[in-house]
Amino acid sequence: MLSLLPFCFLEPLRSESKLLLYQKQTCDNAQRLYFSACKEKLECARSMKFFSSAIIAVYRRSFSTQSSRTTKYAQSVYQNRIKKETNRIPKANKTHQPLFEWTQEQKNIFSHVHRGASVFITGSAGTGKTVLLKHIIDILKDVHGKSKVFVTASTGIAACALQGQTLHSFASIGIQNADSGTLLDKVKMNKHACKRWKKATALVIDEISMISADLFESLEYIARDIRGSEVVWGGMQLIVCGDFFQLPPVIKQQKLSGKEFAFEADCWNASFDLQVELSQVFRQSDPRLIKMLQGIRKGETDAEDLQLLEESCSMNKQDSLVVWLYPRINDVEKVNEERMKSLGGSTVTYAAADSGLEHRKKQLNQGIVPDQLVLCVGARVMLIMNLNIERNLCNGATGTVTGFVPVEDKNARKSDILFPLVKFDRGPEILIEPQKFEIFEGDIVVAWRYQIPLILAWAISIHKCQGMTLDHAQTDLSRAFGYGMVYVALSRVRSLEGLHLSGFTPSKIKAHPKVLLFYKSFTSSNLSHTEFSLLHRVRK
Ligand SMILES: Nc1ncnc2c1ncn2[C@@H]1O[C@H](COP(=O)(O)OP(=O)(O)OP(=O)(O)O)[C@@H](O)[C@H]1O
Repeated sequence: MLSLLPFCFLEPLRSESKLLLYQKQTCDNAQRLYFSACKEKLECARSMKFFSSAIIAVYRRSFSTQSSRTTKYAQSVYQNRIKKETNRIPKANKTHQPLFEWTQEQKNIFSHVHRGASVFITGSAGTGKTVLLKHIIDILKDVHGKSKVFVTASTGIAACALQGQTLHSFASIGIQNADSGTLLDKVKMNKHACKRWKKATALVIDEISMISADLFESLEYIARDIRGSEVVWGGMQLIVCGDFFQLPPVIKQQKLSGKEFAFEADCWNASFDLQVELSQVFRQSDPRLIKMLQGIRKGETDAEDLQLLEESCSMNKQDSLVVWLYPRINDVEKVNEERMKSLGGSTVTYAAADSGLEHRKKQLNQGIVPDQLVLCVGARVMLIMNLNIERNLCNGATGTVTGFVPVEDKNARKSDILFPLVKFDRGPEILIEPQKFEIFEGDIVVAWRYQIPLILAWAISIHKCQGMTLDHAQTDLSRAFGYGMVYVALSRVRSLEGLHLSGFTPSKIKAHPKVLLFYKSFTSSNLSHTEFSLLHRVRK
């Protein structure tokens, strides 16, 4: 019942009429959208006569009985420290215009995409794959028209970051493993899915390292069949991005074919006009760190790299600014809960307001945006969307909750609805308002969630941190399992000073032999980075 009421209150609501007042009050755009998204749910709750009990359920002081402390604190913060206009953040930055100049290598890729080439883009962590992909999506939308470009990723988190959908949901193949024929039959039974497959003229797939060879082959087969074309991928322009040295596909049952990675698919080479490896690392600037990370990526560390790793272990410290990275989500939840309890303050619960197509709303829970966010003063948090890159308010920025501020109406009257005030480690202290997180299908928004764009950040999982840039990260190498995990964790930081390790075990640094082979042949057979020539796509 709790999720039916996506508001937060520090004081319990006394009557239904008071709640209605909050909905009617004039507020800024983000708040108004949040309220209107909530309204539907509130009406539902009211009609189910759960209204008052649910309200009380929302009003939770989970770990403390000091009920008025945060309220008073928030009010004093409000009166003394908030300069409303200057501290209020601008609306989320939705354009993909970067603050830097594209390199020649990046520009070459854009020109090939513009000319209709299907491209596989790879490169180590921090080479700018994600920012490049965002710009490519803009190009594709210009060239093909918005409604014909479908943006997907292997994971919900990566899909949300690109405002796309998971590859599975685009394809409508469900999550069960099955052979190509069975999957094709499944798609054919779904007329919306068939329409989507026919309509798409460009398909983007991010985080390809987590897509299996079998799935890649099945999707290519489905594309040709449904689109009635013998051309590879039924003639769609395909843009695939990822680093096979990062997290691999989850394969529950070893296949007889023995294939694991997408690059082992029979149709892999035929799928692309161009396969390119980005060479310039931007996230880190220290050559020693870049060399060490390259060594870890390929499982080929030398004595100098190992020494640097050991030094990072001796710098191990319990700094409040450090984000702990864990391989398992249970450890993450345990640490965040314990740290929250240790603060002992009153908590404020933000329940997300979801809307859209019922079967698409499920994907909202696969993303990074929490269904419920519990905060208190002193909580370490991380921003999960770009709000203002110029002010360092970008995805992955960490900070501390310093208070809660009541929302004001147009007459400057304070309400009981509170938004958190956060002091960012490398940025300003700002009020964080709810934001809209959308799931697209082509150019149509099929589901959306309003939520405060924060997660707790004393600890996060290595799977969640893939794609992030962090200032300080600590990880226990002895707990890592599987290929790519150590590399993903360590490559998040910008500098050696930000790297804190424990449980250093050289044997955990390993690269998959198949991936090593792929990249060895890849670099030797690939086109030079500066001289691209468009190859003819092999037709089946
Ligand atoms: N041409 C460029 N000049 C300067 N900085 C750049 C350039 N291209 C990308 N960057 C910066 O590099 C950083 C890393 O980029 P990004 O997160 O896209 O890398 P990535 O390859 O996707 O990493 P990961 O594999 O870890 O997800 C970002 O801060 C981005 O702004």
